[in-house]
Order: sequence, then C-alpha cells, then structure tokens
Amino acid sequence: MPHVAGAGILGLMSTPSSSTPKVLVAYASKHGSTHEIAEAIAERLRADGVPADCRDAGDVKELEGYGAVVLGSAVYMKRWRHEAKRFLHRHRRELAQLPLWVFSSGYVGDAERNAEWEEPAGVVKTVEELGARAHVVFGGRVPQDGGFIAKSMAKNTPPESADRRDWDEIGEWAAGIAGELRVGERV
Ligand SMILES: Cc1cc2nc3c(=O)[nH]c(=O)nc-3n(C[C@H](O)[C@H](O)[C@H](O)COP(=O)(O)O)c2cc1C
Repeated sequence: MPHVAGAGILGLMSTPSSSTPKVLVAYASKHGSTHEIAEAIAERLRADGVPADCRDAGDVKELEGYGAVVLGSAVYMKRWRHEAKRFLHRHRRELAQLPLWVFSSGYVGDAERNAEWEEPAGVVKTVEELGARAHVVFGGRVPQDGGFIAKSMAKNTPPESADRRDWDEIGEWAAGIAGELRVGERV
C-alpha cells in the first residue's frame, strides 16, 4: 500500500472561497508513462467534479489560479526528474500554503515491490516539510525507446510486468483527492 501522510481538511477549512479549487496536476516524465498517470489523475478529478489542468512541471511558471497541486515525477537512478525538483524549489512558498499531493512512479518487473526503488529520501523530506497531504509510489513502465540501460531492462523484464501501473489504484488515489477537496467545498 502506498504511504499516505496525515491528511486533513484544515487547510481547506480556512479557504474563504466556497467553490472547489482548480487543481494543477504537474508531472515530470522522460518516456511518457508518468505523463499518462498525471493525465489519468486529472481526468478522474474532473470526472468527480473537480476542475483540473495537467501540465508539464517544466512549463509551469506560476501557480496563480490554482487552489491545489498534485506533483508527480518518474524516478531515475533513485532521483526525481530535475523539472519536478525545480518545480518544488521554485514554487515552495506557494506550495507550503496550498493543499499538495505528490507521487513518484518507478518500480517495474515481476519482483515484489523492491525496497531499492522507492521515493527519493530528499524528496520525501522536502514535501513533508511543505505539508504534503500524501506522497505515494506508483508502478512505472519500462521505457520502450531508451538508451542502453533501458534496453537491457526491457530485455530482462517479462513483457507482462513491463508496465506496473495499476490504473485502479491511481484512480482511487485521485478520487480520494477529489473527496478531500469536495469536503473542503462544503465547509
Ligand atoms: C535507466 C533507468 C533507471 C531507472 N531508475 C529507477 C530508479 O532508481 N527507481 C525507480 O523506482 N525506477 C527506476 N526506473 C524505472 C522508471 O522510473 C520507470 O520506467 C518509469 O515509469 C519511467 O517514467 P517515464 O516514462 O515517465 O519517464 C529506471 C528506468 C531506467 C530506464
């Protein structure tokens, strides 16, 4: 089960607006699979009545107009993509004031979820300091078009476990976010 940090509605209770905040789903992806997770989260939010934009973290210059943020990054060599790290740094003041949810995407293959392939510790520390409501890890997909290591991963990974993204798990996580934001709307 993904780790879910202490959630709550306190931040939303103090929000003066009675409308559901628009959510920015920002992602950092090299080979597209994290982008697809981010799109699925945004789609689920919209389906649950929460307005959401899905954007490349590297393209986001400001957070004006957004009342909540979901940030996700692919993990490579135990690190987040630099666009996601830069996003955290650049917007840290606003993020500390906004409801924030975070996901990493990485583990692939048929082994039990590998403890080696977890969230980068520095990212966990930063997002907890920013008051993130949850930070979770989703499975990833072996890149189909990468370099030497990716090719070797693809060769050594059984095709049926090359894509470990669990769309039900992702959808449920997004539904939980929508639920929290809708609760805030009623406060
Ligand atoms: C060279 C390479 C290194 C990787 N390193 C990690 C890692 O350290 N931890 C992890 O969880 N996943 C790792 N992965 C798996 C990727 O995170 C996974 O394939 C992810 O879904 C890629 O996301 P993207 O398609 O959005 O770029 C690695 C993949 C490659 C090709």
